Amino acid sequence: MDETKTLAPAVRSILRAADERAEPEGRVSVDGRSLTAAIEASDGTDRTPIIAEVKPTSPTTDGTRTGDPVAIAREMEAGGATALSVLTEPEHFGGSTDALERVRDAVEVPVLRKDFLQSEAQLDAVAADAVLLIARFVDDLPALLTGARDRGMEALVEVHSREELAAAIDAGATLVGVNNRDLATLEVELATFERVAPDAPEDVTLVAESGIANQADARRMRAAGADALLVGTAIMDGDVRDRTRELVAA
Ligand SMILES: O=P(O)(O)OC[C@@H](O)[C@@H](O)c1c[nH]c2ccccc12
Repeated sequence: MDETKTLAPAVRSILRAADERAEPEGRVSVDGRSLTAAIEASDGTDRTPIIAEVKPTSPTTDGTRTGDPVAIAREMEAGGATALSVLTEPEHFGGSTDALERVRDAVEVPVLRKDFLQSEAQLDAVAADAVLLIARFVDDLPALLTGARDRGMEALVEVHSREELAAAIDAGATLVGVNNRDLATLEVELATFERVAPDAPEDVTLVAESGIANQADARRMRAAGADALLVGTAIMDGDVRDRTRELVAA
């Protein structure tokens, strides 16, 4: 991974911090709730599967949303979220493994761990139902996929291009997120999902990530083939329960 030079400074700082984080001791073993099954459960219904993200702040957000992550998560679940995503990156997103643990205890839906994992050992920081693996930031995707599965966790493999999608499929990913945000420039473009999605094999569960602001965006991503939508800011910015409900109804 020597593309660090081309990345936005904020992203370089995130990766440096991820690299320096203490490695957890021990090994997690999770009796995981399946994110894929939760998404599939909406097939044939009129609900849009929403993975609602508890994201206190980010390098592209103004300010920090305070408030108990558990209270926020409960509102998301009450609004009909299919699953939750919880940031565990502490320095740039205001997340914590403790928040994830408490959220997972408080809700029944699957919980995805959102972080910049780089090594297999980092999978052991907290028990989650699924973990995000960012294709362009990991050296050995197949090893991390196996590592996640061996611990009882699903992996959502995040890609941003058709090349990364092909590599993710080759590595055995069955749950893939297309991030509309380019992590090199931090710019968001919904056309990214539209460009990448047609290459995904039929049996892959596809998630559209980032930049989904309203029902029109949600419908646009669904029309392009998204099985589920991952939404942070648009939900965190308003009445959490109402915003979630609106997107579920899109
Ligand atoms: O707040 P948004 O634009 O709805 O985006 C949510 C999510 O996709 C975004 O937070 C995200 C996508 N990939 C990531 C990787 C790490 C941290 C965060 C992310």
